[in-house]
Amino acid sequence: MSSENLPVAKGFRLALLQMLVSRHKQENLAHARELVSRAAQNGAQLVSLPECFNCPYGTQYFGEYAETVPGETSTTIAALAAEHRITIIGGSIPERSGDRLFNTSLVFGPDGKLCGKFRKMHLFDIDIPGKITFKESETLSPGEELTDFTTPFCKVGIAICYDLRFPELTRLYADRGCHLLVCPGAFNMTTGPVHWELLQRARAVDNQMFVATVSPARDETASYVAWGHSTVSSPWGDVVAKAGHGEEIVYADIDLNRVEEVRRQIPVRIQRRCELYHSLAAAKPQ
Ligand SMILES: NC(=O)CC(=O)C(=O)O
Repeated sequence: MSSENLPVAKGFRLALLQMLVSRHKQENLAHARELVSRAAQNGAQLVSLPECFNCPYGTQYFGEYAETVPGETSTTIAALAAEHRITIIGGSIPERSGDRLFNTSLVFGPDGKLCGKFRKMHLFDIDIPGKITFKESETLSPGEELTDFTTPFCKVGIAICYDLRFPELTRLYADRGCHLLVCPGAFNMTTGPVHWELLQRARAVDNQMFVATVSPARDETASYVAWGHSTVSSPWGDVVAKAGHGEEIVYADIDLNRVEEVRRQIPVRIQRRCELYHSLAAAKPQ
């Protein structure tokens, strides 16, 4: 992009919709419509839904709820974006493509057109005996592509939940010029208390960028109980907005000057010694 086409606005209002997700897709879509409208009325210009907002989170549900793109859910979100003239990150949905399923985030711009499609790159396969065993790879395939998109405010990168544990991914987005990472995610009652905020603040401070995470609201009756606590962390690594665990919209007025300010003050991005790291990694241990 040439410099005259670079986004110029230095701030915008972000809204994270920590929505309570039910087993009824139609109910979820109607609820998403309500929350998006409320956020837009309150001045949000970029809005994100949570991971799996049209279906309960669980490998037993993905096949039943999966849709092609375009499909019912993507059409609904596209229409909402156009109606309110905002950008919507459609959390994620189970996507069917041929005989494969993906956990996919779709992004629609203020013209209602698809401007990004990210498929969860790192599948959530973990086993913590007596606590939680989960294997997304039983039903899902991993994505292979980065997805960033340009808004009038800044470039935004997308990751989904478990992807946040892989610092390489966020670094790639930062290197591509993203000043904000949005990560729809549903951590759980075992990993959430310790890892959720820690990971996003780490990604924010490592890359000196804003990081926003968007969880479904906690539902104690669900088979997978989400941690909640959707959060916005600043390039300094502090939390600038955070939800509790119930249904809530989190608003944050993002000041993009903060990215340049922190990067100027602590210039780690230009002090990296990448060539040295590569040669050290390639060297045989003594
Ligand atoms: N649900 C996820 O993808 C990730 C998660 O809960 C965790 O990493 O912990």
